[in-house]
Amino acid sequence: MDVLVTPTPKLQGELQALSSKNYTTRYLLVAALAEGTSTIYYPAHSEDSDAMRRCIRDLGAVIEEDDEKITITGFGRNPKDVKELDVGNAGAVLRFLMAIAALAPDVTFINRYPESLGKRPHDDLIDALGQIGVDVTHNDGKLPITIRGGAAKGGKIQVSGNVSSQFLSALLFLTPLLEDDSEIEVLHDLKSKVVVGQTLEVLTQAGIVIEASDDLMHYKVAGRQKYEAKKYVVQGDYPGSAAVLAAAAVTQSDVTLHRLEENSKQGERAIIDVLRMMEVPLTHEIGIVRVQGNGKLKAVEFDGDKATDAVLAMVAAAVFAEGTSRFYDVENLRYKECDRITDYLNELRKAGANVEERQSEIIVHGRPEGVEGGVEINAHYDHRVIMALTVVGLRAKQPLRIRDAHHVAKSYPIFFDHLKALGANVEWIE
Ligand SMILES: O=C(O)C1=C[C@@H](OP(=O)(O)O)[C@@H](O)[C@H](O)C1
Ligand SMILES: C=C(OP(=O)(O)O)C(=O)O
Repeated sequence: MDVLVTPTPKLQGELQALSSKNYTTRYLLVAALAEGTSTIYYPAHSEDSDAMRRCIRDLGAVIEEDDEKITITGFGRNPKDVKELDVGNAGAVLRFLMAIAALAPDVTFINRYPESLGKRPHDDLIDALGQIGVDVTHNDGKLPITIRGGAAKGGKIQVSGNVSSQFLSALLFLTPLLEDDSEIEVLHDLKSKVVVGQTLEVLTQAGIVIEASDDLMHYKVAGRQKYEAKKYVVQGDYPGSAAVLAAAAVTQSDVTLHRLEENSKQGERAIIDVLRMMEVPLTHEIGIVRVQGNGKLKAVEFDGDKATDAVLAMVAAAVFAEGTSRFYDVENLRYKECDRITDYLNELRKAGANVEERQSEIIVHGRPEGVEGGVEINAHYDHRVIMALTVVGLRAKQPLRIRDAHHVAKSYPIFFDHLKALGANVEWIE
């Protein structure tokens, strides 16, 4: 299904931010790894979080859910002997469960999105699992992937953090359950380092003890630990909200978003600082963000690795800023649902933006006068490309037709409902 985004000068209203995808996937996982019954309040509902629900159920977790909460009775360190798992297009879910599959005899992760997740590399995790005796069969580092665990015992592990932090997070979820103690050393750089803070926070909440160095490059993990069954509350989602806030920033607006904690460990919280640096009028108090956009934005320079999943929304805002913006240290955007540098900038150019790419940088020459629009956008299976191009479409001169915009459901199924509620001219079309 496509979405037609028609220029919209004004946005107004109040919304509850959706629930965090990254916390939901983590809480679902640690609840599954516990032996008792955990409760998660306000879990996210999206394709990625549903993928984690489906897979932990397949692995033996017992799940009950109502409108407010989900209760999960976990399988501890003894997942069911399942032959196949389908993670949809969810990278984090795949990587976390590739590690957990080391507790099972023989699991194959199927390839349902050959053009998206099917192209993403997992070599660094495959290599790390090999170091603790896990046998992995793969298609040149990509899906389909078969994990034969059983023999995994723990020990010294080196893992590269160059491509994704998810490989390290995956090992941090697995190693406490192994027979032997483990020591994990991160090689090279650690990309998206902030997200590892969310992993450690959730592990601590689940009663797991991990000794982490201050730079997050070394870990000592005792084996034979037990995940405790707990009660968790999912906070609001900054990456998805970043797109709504960017939409408010590029229009004449008065938009309020609730449930966005000031002291959240989500790096994408930086959307607030970046919009402030761009001189967008906003306030952020007691979890409530209010943007009163006047359509005027100033260019910005920002280390995008600190807020990986909000960079596309920030770039969309910069398209209309006065001056040249630069988002640096963003190379790992190339290994996401699509190449979020080359593919994304191609779509922005089609819409009329003036953008340049470097291997690890996005440069935006702002056009405060607006962009032309009037074209069809290829979504590249990427929810964040869809949301960012929607922001651009609101301030284009002609409508943008975003092809296959239903992929927004990977993280934010009600994104267009939310924008509509604020007065945006967005319509689903066949
Ligand atoms: O651990 C996680 O839940 C995530 C880590 C990040 O990925 P990378 O570490 O690959 O950048 C982020 O982009 C992704 O959306 C979710
Ligand atoms: C990249 C993302 O997710 P994942 O890596 O889990 O597919 C995302 O949500 O933007």
